[in-house]
Amino acid sequence: MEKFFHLKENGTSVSTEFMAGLTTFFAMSYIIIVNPQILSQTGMPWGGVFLATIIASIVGTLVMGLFANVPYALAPGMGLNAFFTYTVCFGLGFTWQETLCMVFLCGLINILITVTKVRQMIIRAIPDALQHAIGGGIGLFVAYVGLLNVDLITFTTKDAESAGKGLSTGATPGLATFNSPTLWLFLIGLLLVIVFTILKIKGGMLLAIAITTVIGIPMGLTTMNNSISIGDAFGQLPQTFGALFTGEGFGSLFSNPGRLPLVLVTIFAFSMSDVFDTLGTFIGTGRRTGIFSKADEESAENGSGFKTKMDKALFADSVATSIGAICGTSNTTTYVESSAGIAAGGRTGLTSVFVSLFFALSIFFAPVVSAVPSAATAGVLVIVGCMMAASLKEVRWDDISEAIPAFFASVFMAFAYSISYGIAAGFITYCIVKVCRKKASEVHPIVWIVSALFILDFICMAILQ
Ligand SMILES: Nc1nc2[nH]cnc2c(=O)[nH]1
Repeated sequence: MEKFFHLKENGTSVSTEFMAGLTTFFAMSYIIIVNPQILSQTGMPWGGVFLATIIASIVGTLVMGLFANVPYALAPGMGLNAFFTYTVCFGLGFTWQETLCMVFLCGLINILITVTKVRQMIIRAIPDALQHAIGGGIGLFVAYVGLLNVDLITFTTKDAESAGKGLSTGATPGLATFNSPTLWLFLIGLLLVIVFTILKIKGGMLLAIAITTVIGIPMGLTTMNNSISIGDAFGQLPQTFGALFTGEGFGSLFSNPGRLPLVLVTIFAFSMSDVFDTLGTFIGTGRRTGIFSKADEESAENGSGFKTKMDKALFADSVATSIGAICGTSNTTTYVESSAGIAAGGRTGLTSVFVSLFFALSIFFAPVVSAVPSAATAGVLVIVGCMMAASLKEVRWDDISEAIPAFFASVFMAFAYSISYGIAAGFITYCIVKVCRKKASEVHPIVWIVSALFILDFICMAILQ
Protein backbone atom coordinates (compact mmCIF):
# COMPACT_ATOMS: atom_id res chain seq x y z
CA MET A 1 0.00 0.00 0.00
CA GLU A 2 2.85 2.33 0.99
CA LYS A 3 4.66 1.59 -2.27
CA PHE A 4 1.59 2.11 -4.43
CA PHE A 5 0.20 5.31 -2.88
CA HIS A 6 3.46 6.81 -1.48
CA LEU A 7 1.71 7.61 1.80
CA LYS A 8 4.81 8.68 3.78
CA GLU A 9 6.15 10.77 0.92
CA ASN A 10 2.81 12.61 0.89
CA GLY A 11 2.78 13.02 4.67
CA THR A 12 -0.27 10.87 5.30
CA SER A 13 -1.32 7.46 6.73
CA VAL A 14 -3.96 4.79 6.10
CA SER A 15 -6.14 6.05 8.98
CA THR A 16 -5.96 9.67 7.78
CA GLU A 17 -6.88 8.58 4.25
CA PHE A 18 -9.79 6.51 5.65
CA MET A 19 -11.22 9.50 7.55
CA ALA A 20 -10.70 11.74 4.51
CA GLY A 21 -12.54 9.20 2.33
CA LEU A 22 -15.45 9.07 4.80
CA THR A 23 -15.60 12.87 4.91
CA THR A 24 -15.67 13.23 1.13
CA PHE A 25 -18.23 10.44 0.79
CA PHE A 26 -20.58 12.03 3.34
CA ALA A 27 -20.12 15.44 1.71
CA MET A 28 -21.20 14.15 -1.71
CA SER A 29 -23.42 11.14 -0.92
CA TYR A 30 -26.57 13.25 -1.44
CA ILE A 31 -25.99 12.66 -5.16
CA ILE A 32 -27.27 9.08 -4.94
CA ILE A 33 -30.62 10.58 -3.91
CA VAL A 34 -30.66 13.79 -5.94
CA ASN A 35 -29.38 12.43 -9.27
CA PRO A 36 -32.19 9.85 -9.72
CA GLN A 37 -34.70 12.53 -8.62
CA ILE A 38 -33.56 14.89 -11.37
CA LEU A 39 -32.90 12.41 -14.19
CA SER A 40 -36.05 10.30 -13.56
CA GLN A 41 -38.15 13.37 -14.49
CA THR A 42 -37.16 12.58 -18.11
CA GLY A 43 -38.85 9.16 -17.85
CA MET A 44 -35.70 7.24 -16.87
CA PRO A 45 -36.41 4.49 -14.31
CA TRP A 46 -35.47 5.70 -10.80
CA GLY A 47 -33.81 2.43 -9.79
CA GLY A 48 -31.75 2.24 -12.98
CA VAL A 49 -30.42 5.78 -12.49
CA PHE A 50 -29.78 5.08 -8.80
CA LEU A 51 -27.51 2.14 -9.65
CA ALA A 52 -25.95 3.89 -12.67
CA THR A 53 -25.06 6.82 -10.37
CA ILE A 54 -23.38 4.52 -7.87
CA ILE A 55 -21.55 2.41 -10.50
CA ALA A 56 -20.28 5.51 -12.36
CA SER A 57 -19.10 7.03 -9.07
CA ILE A 58 -17.33 3.83 -7.98
CA VAL A 59 -15.56 3.29 -11.32
CA GLY A 60 -14.66 6.97 -11.90
CA THR A 61 -13.36 7.44 -8.36
CA LEU A 62 -11.37 4.19 -8.48
CA VAL A 63 -9.70 5.19 -11.76
CA MET A 64 -8.87 8.58 -10.21
CA GLY A 65 -7.35 6.97 -7.10
CA LEU A 66 -5.49 4.10 -8.73
CA PHE A 67 -4.31 5.78 -11.94
CA ALA A 68 -3.71 9.39 -10.85
CA ASN A 69 -3.11 8.78 -7.11
CA VAL A 70 -4.92 11.98 -6.08
CA PRO A 71 -7.66 12.27 -3.41
CA TYR A 72 -10.52 13.29 -5.72
CA ALA A 73 -13.90 11.63 -5.98
CA LEU A 74 -16.22 11.59 -8.96
CA ALA A 75 -19.97 11.35 -9.42
CA PRO A 76 -22.57 12.63 -11.89
CA GLY A 77 -22.34 16.45 -11.65
CA MET A 78 -25.20 18.61 -10.43
CA GLY A 79 -24.76 21.21 -13.17
CA LEU A 80 -24.91 18.79 -16.03
CA ASN A 81 -27.68 16.52 -14.70
CA ALA A 82 -29.88 19.63 -14.61
CA PHE A 83 -28.71 20.57 -18.11
CA PHE A 84 -29.51 16.99 -19.24
CA THR A 85 -33.07 17.11 -17.88
CA TYR A 86 -34.26 20.69 -18.10
CA THR A 87 -32.43 22.00 -21.15
CA VAL A 88 -31.73 19.03 -23.43
CA CYS A 89 -34.76 16.79 -22.72
CA PHE A 90 -37.43 19.33 -21.72
CA GLY A 91 -36.19 22.38 -23.65
CA LEU A 92 -34.75 20.90 -26.83
CA GLY A 93 -37.04 17.86 -26.93
CA PHE A 94 -34.47 15.05 -27.07
CA THR A 95 -35.34 11.72 -25.41
CA TRP A 96 -33.23 10.54 -22.48
CA GLN A 97 -31.77 7.74 -24.61
CA GLU A 98 -30.64 10.26 -27.24
CA THR A 99 -29.25 12.54 -24.54
CA LEU A 100 -27.23 9.65 -23.08
CA CYS A 101 -25.68 9.18 -26.55
CA MET A 102 -24.61 12.83 -26.55
CA VAL A 103 -23.10 12.44 -23.06
CA PHE A 104 -21.22 9.34 -24.27
CA LEU A 105 -19.88 11.22 -27.31
CA CYS A 106 -18.94 14.13 -25.05
CA GLY A 107 -16.91 11.66 -22.95
CA LEU A 108 -15.14 10.35 -26.06
CA ILE A 109 -14.39 13.90 -27.21
CA ASN A 110 -13.03 14.72 -23.77
CA ILE A 111 -10.75 11.66 -23.88
CA LEU A 112 -9.59 12.70 -27.33
CA ILE A 113 -8.89 16.29 -26.36
CA THR A 114 -7.19 15.12 -23.18
CA VAL A 115 -4.68 12.93 -25.01
CA THR A 116 -4.06 15.40 -27.84
CA LYS A 117 -2.96 19.02 -28.00
CA VAL A 118 -6.53 20.31 -28.50
CA ARG A 119 -7.17 20.47 -24.76
CA GLN A 120 -4.07 22.59 -24.26
CA MET A 121 -5.19 24.86 -27.10
CA ILE A 122 -8.65 25.36 -25.60
CA ILE A 123 -7.24 26.07 -22.16
CA ARG A 124 -4.87 28.68 -23.58
CA ALA A 125 -7.57 30.23 -25.79
CA ILE A 126 -10.12 31.04 -23.11
CA PRO A 127 -9.25 33.90 -20.82
CA ASP A 128 -8.95 33.10 -17.11
CA ALA A 129 -11.85 35.33 -16.12
CA LEU A 130 -14.23 33.47 -18.42
CA GLN A 131 -13.04 30.09 -17.14
CA HIS A 132 -13.71 31.12 -13.53
CA ALA A 133 -17.04 32.68 -14.49
CA ILE A 134 -18.20 29.46 -16.19
CA GLY A 135 -17.29 27.39 -13.11
CA GLY A 136 -19.03 29.83 -10.76
CA GLY A 137 -22.02 30.20 -13.09
CA ILE A 138 -22.65 26.46 -12.96
CA GLY A 139 -22.91 26.89 -9.19
CA LEU A 140 -25.53 29.65 -9.56
CA PHE A 141 -27.42 27.43 -12.00
CA VAL A 142 -27.43 24.49 -9.55
CA ALA A 143 -28.70 26.72 -6.71
CA TYR A 144 -31.44 28.07 -8.97
CA VAL A 145 -32.53 24.53 -9.87
CA GLY A 146 -32.89 23.86 -6.12
CA LEU A 147 -35.06 26.96 -5.62
CA LEU A 148 -37.27 26.11 -8.59
CA ASN A 149 -37.65 22.44 -7.58
CA VAL A 150 -39.69 23.49 -4.54
CA ASP A 151 -41.42 26.42 -6.28
CA LEU A 152 -39.80 28.99 -3.98
CA ILE A 153 -39.68 31.22 -7.05
CA THR A 154 -43.08 31.45 -8.69
CA PHE A 155 -44.05 32.70 -12.13
CA THR A 156 -47.34 34.57 -12.30
CA THR A 157 -48.74 34.75 -15.80
CA LYS A 158 -49.78 38.23 -16.93
CA ASP A 159 -53.10 38.64 -18.63
CA ALA A 160 -53.12 39.59 -22.28
CA GLU A 161 -54.48 43.06 -21.50
CA SER A 162 -51.51 44.15 -19.39
CA ALA A 163 -49.16 42.63 -21.95
CA GLY A 164 -50.76 44.89 -24.56
CA LYS A 165 -49.98 47.95 -22.42
CA GLY A 166 -46.29 47.61 -22.99
CA LEU A 167 -45.54 45.12 -20.25
CA SER A 168 -43.65 42.11 -21.48
CA THR A 169 -45.58 38.95 -22.18
CA GLY A 170 -44.90 35.74 -20.29
CA ALA A 171 -44.76 35.62 -16.53
CA THR A 172 -43.54 37.70 -13.60
CA PRO A 173 -41.09 35.93 -11.31
CA GLY A 174 -41.65 36.36 -7.59
CA LEU A 175 -41.24 34.82 -4.15
CA ALA A 176 -43.76 32.16 -3.14
CA THR A 177 -46.09 32.69 -0.20
CA PHE A 178 -45.10 30.34 2.59
CA ASN A 179 -48.34 28.45 2.89
CA SER A 180 -47.36 25.01 1.56
CA PRO A 181 -45.92 22.07 3.56
CA THR A 182 -43.33 21.48 0.79
CA LEU A 183 -41.91 24.98 1.33
CA TRP A 184 -41.87 24.58 5.12
CA LEU A 185 -39.99 21.29 4.79
CA PHE A 186 -37.58 22.89 2.32
CA LEU A 187 -36.89 25.74 4.76
CA ILE A 188 -36.20 23.28 7.58
CA GLY A 189 -33.80 21.35 5.32
CA LEU A 190 -32.09 24.55 4.15
CA LEU A 191 -31.64 25.74 7.73
CA LEU A 192 -30.07 22.40 8.71
CA VAL A 193 -27.69 22.39 5.71
CA ILE A 194 -26.57 25.95 6.48
CA VAL A 195 -26.00 25.22 10.18
CA PHE A 196 -24.17 21.92 9.56
CA THR A 197 -22.01 23.39 6.80
CA ILE A 198 -21.00 26.43 8.85
CA LEU A 199 -20.25 24.25 11.89
CA LYS A 200 -18.23 21.91 9.57
CA ILE A 201 -20.15 18.84 10.77
CA LYS A 202 -18.82 15.72 9.05
CA GLY A 203 -21.49 14.35 6.70
CA GLY A 204 -23.64 17.41 7.45
CA MET A 205 -25.33 17.40 4.03
CA LEU A 206 -26.43 13.78 4.35
CA LEU A 207 -27.48 14.31 7.98
CA ALA A 208 -29.60 17.32 6.97
CA ILE A 209 -31.30 15.26 4.24
CA ALA A 210 -31.94 12.42 6.72
CA ILE A 211 -33.43 14.66 9.44
CA THR A 212 -35.56 16.59 6.93
CA THR A 213 -36.84 13.31 5.49
CA VAL A 214 -37.89 12.09 8.95
CA ILE A 215 -39.63 15.42 9.69
CA GLY A 216 -41.44 14.95 6.38
CA ILE A 217 -43.16 11.75 7.65
CA PRO A 218 -45.75 13.41 9.98
CA MET A 219 -46.15 16.15 7.35
CA GLY A 220 -47.20 13.51 4.82
CA LEU A 221 -44.39 14.42 2.42
CA THR A 222 -42.17 11.39 3.06
CA THR A 223 -43.96 8.23 2.02
CA MET A 224 -42.81 4.76 1.07
CA ASN A 225 -45.36 4.77 -1.81
CA ASN A 226 -42.68 5.30 -4.42
CA SER A 227 -39.80 3.61 -2.65
CA ILE A 228 -38.16 0.66 -4.40
CA SER A 229 -36.28 -2.40 -3.21
CA ILE A 230 -32.69 -3.31 -4.10
CA GLY A 231 -34.11 -6.13 -6.26
CA ASP A 232 -36.34 -3.67 -8.14
CA ALA A 233 -33.39 -1.31 -8.67
CA PHE A 234 -31.35 -4.14 -10.21
CA GLY A 235 -34.42 -5.14 -12.21
CA GLN A 236 -34.52 -1.62 -13.73
CA LEU A 237 -30.79 -1.39 -14.49
CA PRO A 238 -31.05 -3.18 -17.89
CA GLN A 239 -33.41 -0.36 -19.00
CA THR A 240 -30.67 2.26 -18.63
CA PHE A 241 -27.49 0.16 -19.00
CA GLY A 242 -26.44 0.29 -22.66
CA ALA A 243 -29.67 2.10 -23.65
CA LEU A 244 -27.64 4.54 -25.73
CA PHE A 245 -26.60 1.74 -28.10
CA THR A 246 -30.21 0.78 -28.93
CA GLY A 247 -32.42 2.08 -31.73
CA GLU A 248 -33.87 4.64 -29.31
CA GLY A 249 -30.35 5.92 -28.68
CA PHE A 250 -27.85 6.28 -31.52
CA GLY A 251 -30.35 4.95 -34.06
CA SER A 252 -32.79 7.75 -33.30
CA LEU A 253 -30.27 10.54 -32.63
CA PHE A 254 -28.83 10.49 -36.13
CA SER A 255 -32.03 9.58 -38.00
CA ASN A 256 -32.93 13.22 -38.73
CA PRO A 257 -30.16 15.11 -40.62
CA GLY A 258 -31.99 18.43 -39.99
CA ARG A 259 -31.33 18.05 -36.28
CA LEU A 260 -27.59 17.47 -36.73
CA PRO A 261 -26.50 21.08 -36.02
CA LEU A 262 -28.50 21.07 -32.78
CA VAL A 263 -26.98 17.71 -31.79
CA LEU A 264 -23.45 19.01 -32.43
CA VAL A 265 -24.07 22.23 -30.51
CA THR A 266 -25.50 20.26 -27.58
CA ILE A 267 -22.53 17.86 -27.47
CA PHE A 268 -20.26 20.90 -27.66
CA ALA A 269 -22.10 22.51 -24.72
CA PHE A 270 -21.79 19.31 -22.67
CA SER A 271 -18.05 19.10 -23.45
CA MET A 272 -17.30 22.76 -22.69
CA SER A 273 -19.09 22.64 -19.34
CA ASP A 274 -17.42 19.38 -18.40
CA VAL A 275 -13.90 20.47 -19.37
CA PHE A 276 -14.03 23.81 -17.54
CA ASP A 277 -15.83 22.45 -14.49
CA THR A 278 -13.07 19.88 -14.00
CA LEU A 279 -10.20 22.28 -14.59
CA GLY A 280 -11.75 24.81 -12.23
CA THR A 281 -12.14 22.14 -9.54
CA PHE A 282 -8.55 20.91 -9.84
CA ILE A 283 -6.98 24.34 -9.97
CA GLY A 284 -9.28 25.76 -7.29
CA THR A 285 -8.79 22.95 -4.77
CA GLY A 286 -5.43 21.43 -5.70
CA ARG A 287 -3.13 24.44 -5.78
CA ARG A 288 -3.59 25.61 -2.20
CA THR A 289 -3.17 22.12 -0.76
CA GLY A 290 -0.14 21.20 -2.87
CA ILE A 291 -1.80 18.18 -4.47
CA PHE A 292 -1.04 19.67 -7.86
CA SER A 293 2.18 21.61 -8.18
CA LYS A 294 2.77 24.64 -10.38
CA ALA A 295 4.57 22.24 -12.77
CA ASP A 296 1.35 20.20 -12.98
CA GLU A 297 -0.65 23.22 -14.05
CA GLU A 298 1.92 24.27 -16.58
CA SER A 299 2.03 20.76 -17.97
CA ALA A 300 -1.77 20.79 -18.31
CA GLU A 301 -1.37 23.87 -20.44
CA ASN A 302 1.79 23.09 -22.36
CA GLY A 303 2.74 19.43 -22.17
CA SER A 304 1.36 16.32 -23.79
CA GLY A 305 0.81 12.72 -22.71
CA PHE A 306 0.50 11.58 -19.09
CA LYS A 307 3.59 12.98 -17.41
CA THR A 308 2.02 14.51 -14.33
CA LYS A 309 -0.73 13.87 -11.78
CA MET A 310 -2.85 16.58 -13.41
CA ASP A 311 -2.65 14.86 -16.82
CA LYS A 312 -3.66 11.53 -15.30
CA ALA A 313 -6.44 13.11 -13.23
CA LEU A 314 -7.90 14.84 -16.30
CA PHE A 315 -7.79 11.53 -18.16
CA ALA A 316 -9.57 9.72 -15.28
CA ASP A 317 -12.26 12.41 -15.32
CA SER A 318 -12.89 12.12 -19.06
CA VAL A 319 -13.04 8.31 -19.01
CA ALA A 320 -15.66 8.42 -16.24
CA THR A 321 -18.18 10.37 -18.35
CA SER A 322 -18.39 7.73 -21.08
CA ILE A 323 -18.57 4.88 -18.56
CA GLY A 324 -21.35 6.71 -16.71
CA ALA A 325 -23.32 7.26 -19.92
CA ILE A 326 -23.15 3.54 -20.75
CA CYS A 327 -24.52 2.79 -17.25
CA GLY A 328 -27.28 5.40 -17.66
CA THR A 329 -26.33 8.73 -16.11
CA SER A 330 -25.37 12.25 -17.14
CA ASN A 331 -21.74 13.50 -17.09
CA THR A 332 -19.61 12.06 -14.31
CA THR A 333 -17.24 14.73 -13.03
CA THR A 334 -14.70 15.49 -10.31
CA TYR A 335 -16.56 16.86 -7.30
CA VAL A 336 -15.77 20.13 -5.53
CA GLU A 337 -16.80 18.31 -2.36
CA SER A 338 -13.50 16.39 -2.60
CA SER A 339 -12.09 19.50 -0.93
CA ALA A 340 -13.82 18.38 2.31
CA GLY A 341 -11.69 15.18 2.39
CA ILE A 342 -8.58 17.12 1.36
CA ALA A 343 -9.24 19.48 4.28
CA ALA A 344 -9.47 16.37 6.51
CA GLY A 345 -5.92 15.38 5.46
CA GLY A 346 -6.49 13.23 2.34
CA ARG A 347 -3.45 13.46 0.06
CA THR A 348 -3.36 10.32 -2.10
CA GLY A 349 -5.52 8.05 -4.22
CA LEU A 350 -6.16 5.85 -1.16
CA THR A 351 -8.75 8.43 -0.07
CA SER A 352 -10.54 7.88 -3.41
CA VAL A 353 -10.37 4.10 -3.01
CA PHE A 354 -12.15 4.43 0.35
CA VAL A 355 -14.79 6.73 -1.20
CA SER A 356 -15.47 4.05 -3.86
CA LEU A 357 -15.90 1.45 -1.13
CA PHE A 358 -18.49 3.62 0.68
CA PHE A 359 -20.38 4.16 -2.58
CA ALA A 360 -20.51 0.36 -3.06
CA LEU A 361 -22.00 -0.07 0.43
CA SER A 362 -24.67 2.55 -0.28
CA ILE A 363 -26.37 0.17 -2.78
CA PHE A 364 -27.95 -1.64 0.18
CA PHE A 365 -29.81 1.52 1.21
CA ALA A 366 -31.91 1.79 -1.98
CA PRO A 367 -35.36 1.45 -0.30
CA VAL A 368 -34.72 4.26 2.21
CA VAL A 369 -32.95 6.50 -0.28
CA SER A 370 -35.82 6.35 -2.80
CA ALA A 371 -38.34 7.58 -0.20
CA VAL A 372 -36.55 10.92 0.30
CA PRO A 373 -38.75 13.83 -0.93
CA SER A 374 -37.25 16.52 -3.19
CA ALA A 375 -38.05 19.16 -0.53
CA ALA A 376 -35.41 17.43 1.64
CA THR A 377 -32.68 17.70 -1.00
CA ALA A 378 -33.37 21.13 -2.55
CA GLY A 379 -31.54 22.91 0.30
CA VAL A 380 -28.42 20.87 -0.51
CA LEU A 381 -28.59 22.01 -4.13
CA VAL A 382 -28.72 25.62 -3.00
CA ILE A 383 -25.71 25.33 -0.71
CA VAL A 384 -23.63 23.17 -3.11
CA GLY A 385 -24.34 25.77 -5.79
CA CYS A 386 -23.20 28.43 -3.35
CA MET A 387 -19.92 26.51 -2.78
CA MET A 388 -19.35 26.13 -6.51
CA ALA A 389 -19.91 29.88 -6.99
CA ALA A 390 -16.68 30.51 -5.04
CA SER A 391 -14.64 30.76 -8.24
CA LEU A 392 -16.46 34.01 -9.10
CA LYS A 393 -14.10 35.67 -6.65
CA GLU A 394 -11.30 35.27 -9.21
CA VAL A 395 -13.05 37.70 -11.59
CA ARG A 396 -11.97 41.38 -11.42
CA TRP A 397 -15.51 42.80 -11.21
CA ASP A 398 -14.22 46.37 -10.99
CA ASP A 399 -12.83 46.09 -14.54
CA ILE A 400 -15.94 46.45 -16.68
CA SER A 401 -14.30 44.85 -19.72
CA GLU A 402 -13.78 41.70 -17.64
CA ALA A 403 -17.03 42.00 -15.68
CA ILE A 404 -19.37 42.08 -18.71
CA PRO A 405 -18.33 38.73 -20.27
CA ALA A 406 -18.02 37.20 -16.78
CA PHE A 407 -21.54 38.39 -15.91
CA PHE A 408 -23.00 36.77 -19.01
CA ALA A 409 -21.06 33.53 -18.53
CA SER A 410 -22.19 33.23 -14.89
CA VAL A 411 -25.26 35.18 -13.75
CA PHE A 412 -26.92 35.12 -17.17
CA MET A 413 -26.31 31.36 -17.27
CA ALA A 414 -28.75 31.02 -14.35
CA PHE A 415 -31.23 33.62 -15.73
CA ALA A 416 -31.34 31.80 -19.09
CA TYR A 417 -31.53 28.47 -17.26
CA SER A 418 -28.90 27.08 -19.62
CA ILE A 419 -25.20 26.44 -19.12
CA SER A 420 -24.48 26.44 -22.85
CA TYR A 421 -26.23 29.73 -23.52
CA GLY A 422 -24.34 31.25 -20.60
CA ILE A 423 -21.07 30.12 -22.19
CA ALA A 424 -22.27 31.43 -25.55
CA ALA A 425 -23.18 34.84 -24.13
CA GLY A 426 -19.86 35.02 -22.29
CA PHE A 427 -17.87 34.28 -25.45
CA ILE A 428 -19.85 36.65 -27.68
CA THR A 429 -19.70 39.59 -25.25
CA TYR A 430 -15.98 38.94 -24.74
CA CYS A 431 -15.43 39.37 -28.50
CA ILE A 432 -17.56 42.55 -28.51
CA VAL A 433 -15.64 44.08 -25.60
CA LYS A 434 -12.29 43.30 -27.23
CA VAL A 435 -13.38 44.80 -30.58
CA CYS A 436 -14.58 48.00 -28.81
CA ARG A 437 -11.24 48.27 -27.03
CA LYS A 438 -9.47 47.81 -30.39
CA LYS A 439 -7.89 44.64 -29.04
CA ALA A 440 -9.59 42.18 -31.39
CA SER A 441 -6.21 40.63 -32.19
CA GLU A 442 -6.01 39.44 -28.55
CA VAL A 443 -9.03 37.18 -29.07
CA HIS A 444 -7.89 33.64 -29.82
CA PRO A 445 -9.20 32.16 -33.11
CA ILE A 446 -10.90 29.36 -31.13
CA VAL A 447 -12.99 31.94 -29.24
CA TRP A 448 -14.00 33.60 -32.54
CA ILE A 449 -14.95 30.23 -34.03
CA VAL A 450 -16.96 29.14 -30.98
CA SER A 451 -18.76 32.52 -30.83
CA ALA A 452 -19.59 32.30 -34.54
CA LEU A 453 -20.91 28.75 -34.07
CA PHE A 454 -23.15 29.89 -31.22
CA ILE A 455 -24.50 32.82 -33.28
CA LEU A 456 -25.17 30.39 -36.13
CA ASP A 457 -26.99 28.14 -33.67
CA PHE A 458 -29.20 31.05 -32.48
CA ILE A 459 -30.03 31.96 -36.09
CA CYS A 460 -30.87 28.31 -36.94
CA MET A 461 -33.16 28.04 -33.90
CA ALA A 462 -34.90 31.33 -34.72
CA ILE A 463 -35.57 30.15 -38.29
CA LEU A 464 -36.65 26.65 -37.21
CA GLN A 465 -39.14 27.75 -34.53
N1 LIG B 1 -17.09 20.30 -9.77
C1 LIG B 1 -18.35 19.95 -9.52
N2 LIG B 1 -18.68 19.62 -8.28
C2 LIG B 1 -19.96 19.27 -8.06
N3 LIG B 1 -20.57 18.92 -6.92
C3 LIG B 1 -21.85 18.70 -7.23
N4 LIG B 1 -22.08 18.88 -8.53
C4 LIG B 1 -20.90 19.26 -9.06
C5 LIG B 1 -20.53 19.60 -10.39
O1 LIG B 1 -21.30 19.60 -11.33
N5 LIG B 1 -19.24 19.94 -10.55
